[in-house]
Amino acid sequence: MLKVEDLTKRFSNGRGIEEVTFTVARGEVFGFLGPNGAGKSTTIRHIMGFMKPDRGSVTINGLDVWKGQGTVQRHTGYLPGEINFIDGMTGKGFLDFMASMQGVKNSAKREQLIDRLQFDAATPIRKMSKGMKQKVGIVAAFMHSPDVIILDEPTSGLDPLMQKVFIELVLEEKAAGTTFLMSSHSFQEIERTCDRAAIIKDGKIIAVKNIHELQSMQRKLFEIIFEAAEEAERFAPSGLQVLTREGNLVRIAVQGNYNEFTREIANFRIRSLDVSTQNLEDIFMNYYDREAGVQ
Ligand SMILES: Nc1ncnc2c1ncn2[C@@H]1O[C@H](COP(=O)(O)OP(=O)(O)OP(=O)(O)O)[C@@H](O)[C@H]1O
Repeated sequence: MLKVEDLTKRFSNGRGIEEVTFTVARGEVFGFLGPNGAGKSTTIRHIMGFMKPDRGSVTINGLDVWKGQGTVQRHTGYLPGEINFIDGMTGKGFLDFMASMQGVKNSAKREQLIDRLQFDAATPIRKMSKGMKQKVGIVAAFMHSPDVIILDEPTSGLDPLMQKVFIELVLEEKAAGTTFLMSSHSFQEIERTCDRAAIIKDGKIIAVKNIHELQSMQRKLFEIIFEAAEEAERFAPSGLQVLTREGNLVRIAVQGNYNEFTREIANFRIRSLDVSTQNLEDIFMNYYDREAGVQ
């Protein structure tokens, strides 16, 4: 559905993107993750056909986005990182304008989205908070039921309740067969919505991973308090990773090898056992660090 191939753009300051390549299948939700300045928005602007690449191409449904400018944009929902609203418009005025560009006559879906996102569309945009403007942008990207929706940091400025509503909207559209590409800093949002995610750093894709694969890479961190410090000292699990040991408190990391873990601790008197799951953010950070040579 969406094919990004060898996309390369170098700005005069030497920054940009290099050999960005990935594909997004029909009905797939694809996440695009990376630190500030990594090249997410630059890639997305190319996907929307707003920028001409130095090298490489983007096709949506087989149509080159640069050559087919206009056509692709009409059939694609887009939420930019920063929306430039026309001065003096209300939310409704902006959405009317967008609907006429999209050729949409029926406003039922728009009304439903406004209702779900809970905002007053009659408010002048210059009086809106960042979150409210973001909601207007989300409605504009979804209201014409496009086949493909491209979102650049969709939940920035939204409160946790509205982030949840947004995730529900994405999952409903996904169930209806919509294809998504979504850049984000929020790992929770990526984890809850995406099938796969690319990690971009310094303009280059450093990994494309299945979300389930990433989830299975998650480690459980166990905090064990032994009855006595001597027992903590004696506890030397063979195949498990001991992170820290202080008095009778030992922290270990377990990745899938639970039988080995329960066998090892069965020989000791345990006062308490606490567990936490490494979040996806930590897993992604491992990637960044490895790339930077920190680990
Ligand atoms: N038009 C431009 N001219 C010159 N440099 C640019 C231009 N657009 C982006 N850059 C530079 O290219 C790099 C990538 O920027 P980009 O906005 O794509 O990053 P990003 O991953 O979207 O970051 P953020 O998470 O902060 O939005 C940055 O160093 C940025 O300063």
